[in-house]
Amino acid sequence: MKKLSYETLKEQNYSGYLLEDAPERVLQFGEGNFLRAFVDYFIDVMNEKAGFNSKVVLCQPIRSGLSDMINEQEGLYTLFLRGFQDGQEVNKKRVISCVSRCLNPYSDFEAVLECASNPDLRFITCNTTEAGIAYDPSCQFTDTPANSYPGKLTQFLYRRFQKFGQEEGKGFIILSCELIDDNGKELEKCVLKYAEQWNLGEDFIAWIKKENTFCSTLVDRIVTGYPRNEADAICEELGYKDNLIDTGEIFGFWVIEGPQSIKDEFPVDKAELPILITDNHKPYKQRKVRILNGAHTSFVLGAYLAGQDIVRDCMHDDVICGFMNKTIYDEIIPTLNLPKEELLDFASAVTERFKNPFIDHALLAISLNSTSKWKARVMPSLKEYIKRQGSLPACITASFAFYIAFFNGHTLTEDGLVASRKGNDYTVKDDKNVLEFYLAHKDDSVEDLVHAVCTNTDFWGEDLTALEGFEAAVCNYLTQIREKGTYEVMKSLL
Ligand SMILES: NC(=O)c1ccc[n+]([C@@H]2O[C@H](COP(=O)([O-])OP(=O)(O)OC[C@H]3O[C@@H](n4cnc5c(N)ncnc54)[C@H](O)[C@@H]3O)[C@@H](O)[C@H]2O)c1
Ligand SMILES: O=P(O)(O)OC[C@@H](O)[C@@H](O)[C@H](O)[C@H](O)CO
Repeated sequence: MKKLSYETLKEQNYSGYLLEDAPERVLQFGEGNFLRAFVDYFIDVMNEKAGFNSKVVLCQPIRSGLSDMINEQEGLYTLFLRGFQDGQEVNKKRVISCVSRCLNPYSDFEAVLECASNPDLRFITCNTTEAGIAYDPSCQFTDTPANSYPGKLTQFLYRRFQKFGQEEGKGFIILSCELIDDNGKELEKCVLKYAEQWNLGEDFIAWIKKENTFCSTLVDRIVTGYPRNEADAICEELGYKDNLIDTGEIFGFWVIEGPQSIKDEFPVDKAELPILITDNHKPYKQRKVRILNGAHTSFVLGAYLAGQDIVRDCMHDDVICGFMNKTIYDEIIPTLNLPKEELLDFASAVTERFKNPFIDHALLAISLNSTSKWKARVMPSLKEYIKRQGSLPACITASFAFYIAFFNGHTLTEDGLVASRKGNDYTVKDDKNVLEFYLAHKDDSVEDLVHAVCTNTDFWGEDLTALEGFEAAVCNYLTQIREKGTYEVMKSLL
């Protein structure tokens, strides 16, 4: 079978939208599934509907990645967005043609730096996971490339400054998509730190601040990536081999914090895209992280221990879905300040999104790094609920016991901490220090384990035993989990 290329599509008389040649106006750090199903999809639609006429040059942020595969397919890949829209099942296929090529800075960093000499380049987009926006002082200006993403970006911006530093309007609009708080501002802070550390000069620092706009953004779309189980059948139907098929839900929402003038250059309205440009992205972020991600993190670990494997099946189980809804409607929403109607609409859409018949969202995938996720996504609801109601939120408190039960593994391997569900092994994945902690406490009594977890200020940034009644309530739930399982605990809370 022929592989996907412009030539293959021509031979097939492909009649969908394609943009073979256009100036590279976007540099993107990150070539993963999420960016390709979200940012690059939006750019592709802007090209088609709003004359954006831009290609995206990708830069692989770490040593291993997809650059060869992407270049072999001339940047083309097939995206499937699937789910329900207005009560109808929808399966939208689109060949994305906005990507020109993918550069690997570890084999040819100069090729990346050369992009800085392209006068058309105007946007930088990125998603380098929660780990990517980090300041690593060991990075040097002379490294080819600096290992950290902000280090690479600083090297790139310096080349731009050298080339166009005297001209106005030649800096970048930088759209950061990482799921950390204030992603754009954090990225800017790291870049400025490198500029200082590397003595790149006051003029460069002034240019960074004046000519570049670092936007913090909130992203929302469930992206499930390459459909391993269906890929052969899909390629058969497409009539070409596509190693980069990407899949996700239809829902998508991008909130960009920045000046309205961005729209003059980034025609999101003209292309009728679900992209909001606003002076404050935080309420949207809070709504999404607390409700959607918070729901995931609070029910997924208990549901996994109850025998479930994917999100959709949980939505068809009255007990688990009931537990999740109770958590959202009774314990999370009352802690948020946005208009109630908006919160309820968002929450009800979340349940529908989780039921998406096309999305097999694995509970184990969501369980990755649950310690920091529980802290960022669930703990703020716990604390705000206590502050507002003067009592403990039962489901959220139980979810902490689910988290402990899930992490109560017995053997550390290269892959993670091995634990058992109903006699079968699964692997807990989290930072090494977290896994080592749980290994050291593997044989603790309920009381000792809960006490050790609650008082681990490295995990939570504070001592959770200071929350009145919390430790005792978690002990009670963990005891019940050990006696009758997470499912019965969820049931008892409905
Ligand atoms: N998949 C989703 O539904 C979804 C939705 C919203 C946000 N996200 C977030 O997007 C991120 C990427 O998800 P994905 O599905 O594209 O995964 P992926 O594995 O397909 O891609 C990961 C990308 O991150 C880069 N990367 C990995 N570790 C890095 C590091 N230490 N420093 C710099 N770059 C690094 C990789 O090079 C690659 O480009 C995740 O952090 C996820 O939380 C995912
Ligand atoms: O992607 P993670 O691992 O940060 O979190 C798991 C899910 O909560 C997450 O992927 C959501 O589905 C996504 O954030 C929806 O936009």
